[in-house]
Amino acid sequence: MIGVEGLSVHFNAGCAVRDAQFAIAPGDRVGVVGESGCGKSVLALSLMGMLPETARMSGSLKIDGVEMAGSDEAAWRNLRARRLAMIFQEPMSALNPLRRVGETVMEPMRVHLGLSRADARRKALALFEETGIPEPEQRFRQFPHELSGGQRQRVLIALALACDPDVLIADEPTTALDANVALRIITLLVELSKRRNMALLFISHDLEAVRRATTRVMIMYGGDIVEQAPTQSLLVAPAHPYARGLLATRPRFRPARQRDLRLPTIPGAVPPLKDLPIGCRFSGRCPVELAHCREQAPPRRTQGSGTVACHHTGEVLAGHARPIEKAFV
Ligand SMILES: Nc1ncnc2c1ncn2[C@@H]1O[C@H](COP(=O)(O)OP(=O)(O)OP(=O)(O)O)[C@@H](O)[C@H]1O
Repeated sequence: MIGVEGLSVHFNAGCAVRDAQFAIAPGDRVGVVGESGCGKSVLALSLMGMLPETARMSGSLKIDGVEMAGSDEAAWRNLRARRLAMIFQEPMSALNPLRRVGETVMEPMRVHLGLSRADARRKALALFEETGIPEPEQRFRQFPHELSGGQRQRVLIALALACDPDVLIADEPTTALDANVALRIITLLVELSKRRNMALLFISHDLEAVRRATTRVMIMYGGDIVEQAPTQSLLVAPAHPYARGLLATRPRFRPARQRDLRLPTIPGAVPPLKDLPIGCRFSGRCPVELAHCREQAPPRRTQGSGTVACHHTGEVLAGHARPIEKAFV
């Protein structure tokens, strides 16, 4: 349904997404993970045709076989209305504070599907039910500030589903919510994806959320997709040194006697766009860096049932785990 090949996004300061390649089929649940500034949102916005005017996109982005790279706003608007939808991390700022939430959810149905007011109302109420909003009739008439954070996020999900999209892009949808509410929102997104055979692109820096929400994951660093793999296998045996760093440094519960107050980290920080190396973007922070890593972009190789972009061979990535992990903890 979505096919991306050699997709890059440039700003004046540098390249925010480089040579992305992946495909998304109906019903797929794909995670995008990486540190702040690694290009997750820019990638999502390029799939929605919503990049800022200062961005230059190159490569191929096909939706249902139609090339969308270089398409005009009218073509994108048509696609966005019916096929693609996106939810963001802060539901309060995504909802109009002066409109009753029911009216907000009805609007795209009136504009894009041409439904009568009565039909739009019926459909919006059904979506409130489907997204688990309690007492839908009553909530329908309320303003965003009268709802809890979790209810607001459910309203945003109902809004995203208004025109029955085939792809839902969720950009950090649970960041602003407490852990229990976040868990319920993730469960809802998974149920909706399964029930509607709707693809879900789930963007997060929370590996636990990605584990629950997705079946496949793409790890991004400095604008590159450094590893793609089935979620379960990547969480058990990541290959790319950056993916290993992410997993080795995630906070987890440890027995009291092993507890150390220091949180493990990946030394250094993601450089700003203008300072990213022309070769492997992780060079400078990578514990197994080779002499040519900084200058040459890494080849993308098949690894198990995924791909890894690294100068090392599969043997090193699979067989010498400890020296890599030790560098991070
Ligand atoms: N409009 C813009 N103009 C110039 N640079 C931009 C613009 N938007 C994003 N960038 C840059 O592109 C890179 C990727 O940003 P992006 O927002 O995609 O990161 P992210 O992984 O989504 O981070 P976060 O998790 O913090 O949302 C960053 O270096 C960012 O500064």
